[in-house]
Order: sequence, then structure tokens, then C-alpha cells
Amino acid sequence: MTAASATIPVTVIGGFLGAGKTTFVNHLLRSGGPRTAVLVNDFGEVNVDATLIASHDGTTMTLTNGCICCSIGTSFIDTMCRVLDAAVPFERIVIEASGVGDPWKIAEIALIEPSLRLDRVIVLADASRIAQLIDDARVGDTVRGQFGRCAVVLLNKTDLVDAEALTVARAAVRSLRPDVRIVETAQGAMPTLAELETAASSSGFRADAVDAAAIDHGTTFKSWAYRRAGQFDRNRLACAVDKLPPQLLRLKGSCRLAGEDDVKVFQMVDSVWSLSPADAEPAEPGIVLVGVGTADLPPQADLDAILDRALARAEAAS
Ligand SMILES: Nc1nc2c(ncn2[C@@H]2O[C@H](COP(=O)(O)OP(=O)(O)OP(=O)(O)O)[C@@H](O)[C@H]2O)c(=O)[nH]1
Repeated sequence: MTAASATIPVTVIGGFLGAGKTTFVNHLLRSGGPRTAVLVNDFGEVNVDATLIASHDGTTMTLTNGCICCSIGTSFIDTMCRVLDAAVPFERIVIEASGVGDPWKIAEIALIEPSLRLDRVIVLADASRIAQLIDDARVGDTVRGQFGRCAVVLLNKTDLVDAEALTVARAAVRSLRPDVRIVETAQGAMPTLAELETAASSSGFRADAVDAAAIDHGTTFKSWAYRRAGQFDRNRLACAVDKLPPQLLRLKGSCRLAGEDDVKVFQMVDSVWSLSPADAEPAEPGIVLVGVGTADLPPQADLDAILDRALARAEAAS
């Protein structure tokens, strides 16, 4: 047995809020392959992503309490120990970094733990937003830092852009990593890890790549959980979302709509939002809101009040 086969390969998936990381992880799981442990780091206090990960023949574990790239705390180490001590060994570990995290910081764990082997860091970029994001005064540092040492970039959501915008998006990624392999994807057309094998060698990171600036993501970004037992009125929800402040970059979670039986997944990236039927009852109901710029964000009570107005009954439940 070679050293490489005695270790468990770790793939870290990074990319900014809403780029499509969970969508890609689900695609990998649905494509079959080895028994996988999926570790998900949600920035918010409600474990939304773990609910959104499809059921599979392995396990999904959550890494909570903020951004693990800022502090690889005991929770991450404990979770990793549980994975490594599993009675039926896992053959692959996939870690989804938080949308504000630096995936390389997480990958470093695989480089120092002898029973792990870093497969690669894959970063997703939203083709419809990446050019703006890397120049954004509020989030640009965080976004640029995520690309520092990845082996391959999935330029995702190509279905949302025309040829000209795609060229701009490609150039934006190239401006960060001139020689990185870029694979263009959309949620209906994503590669498996095996298909990406030719896209980069397993050590495809550049040793000379620029390290991410030291950013305290817990200070730069802030998250809230909106938890209500009530049901939303669809039209009122549309009005409420319009009233949310522009500092809110991401909303995701589960909710119920008045008059509809199934649980809905609520997604908002930037100001574009959608509702779709949930595959499963959420372990933790609620909607997570992630915003940037803690100083000029309204207090949580104001944000809650905006969403409360979307409830089917005028008065908010509990
Ligand atoms: N049109 C389009 N939508 C996509 C694509 N990939 C993902 N989405 C949608 O984008 C939204 C965010 O996708 P996620 O996979 O949750 O993104 P994420 O990077 O995991 O988000 P965070 O974990 O919050 O950072 C969801 O509504 C997805 O359905 C794509 O290729 N095209």
C-alpha cells in the first residue's frame, strides 16, 4: 500500500457567499463515488447547508460557531477526529468552507495531519458577479483571498451571463490567478472530482501564491437567524425582501408559505431570491441573513420587523 492510498483525500470547496458551493457538493454526492464525509461550515448560527446537502451513503457534519478559517477550534478538530475514528472508514472528505472563509486555511489541516492528504482546493466563482466582487470595497479583500492557492476555479452560473459577460468574468479570475485552470460550470452541468482530475494536479496550488490578507471574518461580516413559527404570505414576502437593506448579501433557510403544505427553501444571493420545495424537513428551521459592514447595519430587531411584516398573520408568532 502506498503512502497516498493509506491516507484519506480531503477536498476543500471555497468561494464567496452564494457562488454555488452547496450545489456543487450535492452534485458530487449524487454522482456516486467513494463513501464520503461532508463537513460544512455555515457562517450563520442555523445549520442551513447541512439540511441542503443531499442524503448520501456517508455522513454530513456541521462546523458551526462562525468561520472556522479564522479559528480552527476544538469543534473542527473534534469533528475531524470523529471522521477519522469512524467504525467504517471514510474514503473521501469534502469540506465546504463558509462563503466568507479562506479555504486554504482549512486545507492546511490536511497538510499537517498525517492520516489526511490534501486532494485539492476548488473555488467557485459566480460568473454573474465575480468581476464586481473582486473590486468591491467592502468584500473585495475577502473574495480575492479565497483564490490565493486553489488548484482549480469553477466559473459557475454561466447560464446567467452572455458571452461578453463571461469573457469579463474569465478575465477577472485570470487577474487573480493568471495560470489557474478555469472550468466553466452551471448547476445543470458540473464535473465530478474524477473529471476534474486532469484539470490540475493534486498539488496544484502555487507555493508562491499570495496569501490572503489576515481578515477577521467575524468582524467584517455579520449573520443573524430569523426564527418564527409563522407562515409567510408569498406577496408580502416579495415586498419585505425589497425593503431589506443592501448590506445584506445572502439569505438562506427554510420557511412555510400560507396555504402550501411543503417546506420551502428560501435563497437570496445579492438581491435575487427564490423559493423551491425542500427535499427534507429542516433540522433547524429558520432563515440566516449575512451582511457586511457591522457598523452601518441596522439592528437585528429592525431586520426581524421587516420579515415579520411578511407573515400571513399581521402579528408575529413567538
Ligand atoms: N442560475 C444558477 N443558479 C445557481 C447555480 N448554482 C447555484 N445556483 C443557485 O445559487 C444559489 C446559491 O447556491 P448555493 O449552492 O447555496 O451557494 P453557496 O456557495 O453554497 O452559498 P453559501 O454557502 O451561502 O455561501 C441557490 O439558489 C442555487 O440554486 C448555477 O449554476 N446557475
